[in-house]
Amino acid sequence: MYCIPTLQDIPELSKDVLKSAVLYAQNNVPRKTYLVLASFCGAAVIGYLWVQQKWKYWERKGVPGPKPSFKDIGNTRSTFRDHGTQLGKDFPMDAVGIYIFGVTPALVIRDPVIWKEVCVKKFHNFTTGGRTSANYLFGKISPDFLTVAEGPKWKRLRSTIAPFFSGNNLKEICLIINDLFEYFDEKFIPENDETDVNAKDFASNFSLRAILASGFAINAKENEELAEDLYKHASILFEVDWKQATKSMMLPKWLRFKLNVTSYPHSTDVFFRNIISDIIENGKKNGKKNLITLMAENIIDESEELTASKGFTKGEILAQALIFQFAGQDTTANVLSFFLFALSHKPELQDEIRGLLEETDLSYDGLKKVKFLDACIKETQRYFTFLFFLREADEDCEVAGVKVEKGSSVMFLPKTVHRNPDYYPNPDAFDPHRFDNNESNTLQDDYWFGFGIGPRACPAVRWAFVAIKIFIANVLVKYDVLPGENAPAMDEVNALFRGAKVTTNKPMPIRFRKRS
Ligand code: HEM
Repeated sequence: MYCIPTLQDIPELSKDVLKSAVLYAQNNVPRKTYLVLASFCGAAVIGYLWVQQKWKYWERKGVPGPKPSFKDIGNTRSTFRDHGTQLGKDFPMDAVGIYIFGVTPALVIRDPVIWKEVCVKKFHNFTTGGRTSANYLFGKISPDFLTVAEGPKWKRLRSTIAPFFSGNNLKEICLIINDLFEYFDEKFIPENDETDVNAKDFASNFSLRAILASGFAINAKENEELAEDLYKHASILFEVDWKQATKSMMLPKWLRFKLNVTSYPHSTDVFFRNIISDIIENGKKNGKKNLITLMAENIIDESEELTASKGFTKGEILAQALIFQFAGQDTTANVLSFFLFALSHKPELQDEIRGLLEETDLSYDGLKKVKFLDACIKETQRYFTFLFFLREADEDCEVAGVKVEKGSSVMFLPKTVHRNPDYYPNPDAFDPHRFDNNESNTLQDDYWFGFGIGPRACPAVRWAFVAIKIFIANVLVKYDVLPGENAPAMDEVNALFRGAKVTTNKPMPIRFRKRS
């Protein structure tokens, strides 16, 4: 129990000091300062009471959950720190009430079957991942992003994008990524096999270039200057100034759009607008397939925005080009870096993959046959789970026996399934063979959530598998991957969320040794 000290509790000397301080303040501090101080204290008390009231939400509903605190920003830090592992141990029920990002109530679903129901059967109740202020960091273009769009607009964008990742298109894109590997190898894989490379930085460098090469068909081997410019501007997109972003998130959405407050500089906006216009104009002529030219084949006029069932306006093409980088760069880099790190600890796994690669070439069709690589990607995403899922209720409904009110969130932390012996025997062992005969099942798997599930699942899953397979296959043919100096063991590494990106609690140094 807390108690407020009385004057009697204060020793004589301190009383004298206190009296002198009050006297000094009375004589020297202007009246205005008192008023400001009093208002500040008043606002703090009102804020404190408001937060305490908000934190009664789950208690009022009778839903169990951990106690929130200011230090924990509700229950945010403790939940994300271990991806809900401790939460699951403390509250082993189907649904648990927590507060994320401060005071937002979120119902954490622990049963994968119930989560699947939310994403698929109850999709009409949960059509978005949430309508938070952070969705609009990119300014007035943000509502055009596939990740943010809603209703018929989202359906139109999504159904137009889906065929881009067909086998035929991926075959061409595969050639671009194979070319990119050659360039990347020359520039970024150190000659010296005793040089440590940070797996995440290394993978981020490749994944952004691979998305840009596929998206814009700009081949670094042919046009290095333009490719590097593109890389520079795309990297700027990720250098979100969070102080600036937090300030802009405080402005109402309409004002942000009116002033077009974005998290990246105007020059980057202009660069992308110009390059996309150029590709739309010239892409048709040079016939090279890339995501922009594919979108440009489906161009519609702004007047058709509300009526068309397929196609993009010019503005929407720019939006998708940016969101592909944002949604795809860090995610792909995470899987790639964890995969490389796992390989560095498992030379026998490298040999097994090499053995399979000897029987094929590194083309799209060739790699398609190496299903074990798909299994390795799935196992990497299971073992090093780094994602969580959110859905916002569009109307009042019921989930896991709890009434979920319109506007509130439901959440799923897949690590609680991925590392759970009820679903995966011996879950702490890294064993890609657990996916034998189930290598390519990625969006329907009952207990694997690497790319989400249901209509909002990742549209680029096939691209991601192809890009990762090409990269790993090329690396393993040429190099042995080794752990760097003081590399942590695999089970010492955990994914952590930092702003819009994922990092790890410990760096993952690796090395490359050229094979003879
Ligand atoms: C290994 C790499 C990737 C992983 C692990 C990944 C994972 C995911 C996940 C988990 C979701 C959300 C699913 C949900 O909420 O249920 C998602 C959505 C999305 N991803 Fe990916 N992704 C990857 C690569 C990419 C790439 C390369 C692109 C673009 C070229 C991309 C574009 C998107 C988009 C646009 C959405 C939003 C879809 C919508 O709201 O309709 N992703 N991704």
